Amino acid sequence: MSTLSRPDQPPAGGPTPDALRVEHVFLGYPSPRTGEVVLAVRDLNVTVARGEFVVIVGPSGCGKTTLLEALAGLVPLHGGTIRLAGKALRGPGTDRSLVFQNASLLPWRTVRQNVEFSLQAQRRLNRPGRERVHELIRLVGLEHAERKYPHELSGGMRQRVNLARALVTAPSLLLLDEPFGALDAQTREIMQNELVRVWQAEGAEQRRTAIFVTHDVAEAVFLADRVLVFSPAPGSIRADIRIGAPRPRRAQWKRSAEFVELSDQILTALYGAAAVPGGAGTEGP
Ligand SMILES: Nc1ncnc2c1ncn2[C@@H]1O[C@H](COP(=O)(O)OP(=O)(O)OP(=O)(O)O)[C@@H](O)[C@H]1O
Repeated sequence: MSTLSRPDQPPAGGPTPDALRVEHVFLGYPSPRTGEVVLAVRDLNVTVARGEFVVIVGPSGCGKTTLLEALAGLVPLHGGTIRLAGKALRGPGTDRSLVFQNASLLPWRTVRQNVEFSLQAQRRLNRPGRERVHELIRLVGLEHAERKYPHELSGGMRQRVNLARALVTAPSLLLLDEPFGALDAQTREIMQNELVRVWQAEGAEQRRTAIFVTHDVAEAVFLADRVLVFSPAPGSIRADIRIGAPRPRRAQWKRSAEFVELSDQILTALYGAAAVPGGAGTEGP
């Protein structure tokens, strides 16, 4: 398995603080009518270990995107603290990258130039930077397309570029907001495998912490080390479900009893046991 160079990282080994600690966090937006803050997320508490792949699922409007934006430092906290590697978060930073559902590539730049962009903006497009760009383009399988422009790419290819672009600055926290939501089912499945392959390519010691939002329960089980199930708005954590299956996970695993059982646990936490075939028929919380 290839290992990407991480010149900006401290040497691996020894105890490290949790990658992410969210303590009593409240998020919300002022109502246009009254000006009072309407909560999107209420009293959220979660600790994420370095290198963990956490997937968030929850009903529409429960604050998943708002939380990712808060983690990216793009929206203010209305209470609580977010700590990254022990330090309180105070705004956007190069230690985090956000990938959205709709790839927003710069249309006048080629694949390579799009991936280079963040390094250029940070004046880090030196020789190791260029090597990293090349390595990432190869890793996401776009070596043959690096001179193409975004309009020449398929949806899946665009999201590969977005992934490479998000990883190029070597962020310690990768935030993904339904990145495959706009893709057809087959491409989506391919991209799920690709994401895990790319995420794992950096080796356990240097692996990025990933927070991935989806509406797709099967996608959540397939990708996650842990699935956080949010309550309806204002969102808080209703269930924290560990997915211990070893990686790499094969497509056949999706048809196993273990996979079905984990999916049922998530569905039950989301909608109550009545939503699950063979469930107890009782209403959820
Ligand atoms: N910029 C904004 N201004 C005001 N209210 C907002 C803004 N963005 C989101 N909200 C509100 O905050 C709440 C949470 O929205 P958010 O987009 O975080 O939910 P979500 O869980 O990501 O939803 P979905 O699954 O539908 O994408 C919703 O009630 C939404 O209307």
